[in-house]
Amino acid sequence: MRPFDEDALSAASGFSLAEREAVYHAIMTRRDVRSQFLPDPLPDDLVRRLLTAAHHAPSVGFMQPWNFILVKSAAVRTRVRDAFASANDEAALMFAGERRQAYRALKLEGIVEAPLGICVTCDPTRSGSVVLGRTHNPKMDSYSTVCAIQNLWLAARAEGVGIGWVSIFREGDLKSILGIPEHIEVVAWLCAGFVDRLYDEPELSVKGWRQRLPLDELVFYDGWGLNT
Ligand SMILES: Cc1cc2c(cc1C)N(C[C@H](O)[C@H](O)[C@H](O)COP(=O)(O)O)c1[nH]c(=O)[nH]c(=O)c1N2
Repeated sequence: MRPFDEDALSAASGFSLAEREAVYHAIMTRRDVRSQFLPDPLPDDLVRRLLTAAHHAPSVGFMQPWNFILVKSAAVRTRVRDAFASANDEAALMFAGERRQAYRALKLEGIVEAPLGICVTCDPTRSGSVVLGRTHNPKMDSYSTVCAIQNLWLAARAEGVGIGWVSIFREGDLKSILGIPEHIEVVAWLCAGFVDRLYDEPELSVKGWRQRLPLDELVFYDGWGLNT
């Protein structure tokens, strides 16, 4: 039987109540950051801690398919921002009417404002062509890379560092700007920098774009939709 009283739970998990609360605090207050970045550079040892958190993520077959390209150069970040702007113009046209105007009003990146860009990539060849756990679903290496990003994002939250994930790019543009080989997948451009405030709720929710769904509508028991 699993223990349920507080002391037994702490003993079993190795986490004190305060430590458990800290984990949930980081999860619940993590935000995607676009416009609140401070210009101060991130210390190298702090960046190293964030990358170490990322590097301890789970990965299919322990493949560790990720690479991290650290971009401090303002000139390179300006080129990346221009690639975003071009893709974003295309993206805006995919929404109709008032939705397009609402889309245009959103700020969806902080590429130049954030002092550090982190391009996270996935190398599908990292551990040979046959990978334990990836044999029937080749996307598993990308999923693993996303786990690394989430680790980094949560560690950053605890360090007072804001992260903004930008995905509005043509992949070829990023590859060409950063010299990324053809067989490598670009998974994310992360804007990273200190922040002194964060939204309490997702910015897209605050700005009326889309609201959080009720969890109970998303959970099924013993099969798709059987509890409705
Ligand atoms: C894969 C992926 C890709 C993107 C994002 C996230 C993820 C997971 N998000 C951030 C996204 O909008 C945000 O996570 C949600 O709106 C929820 O807000 P919080 O992250 O809780 O603040 C995001 N935000 C943005 O402004 N521009 C973007 O291009 C993207 N791209």
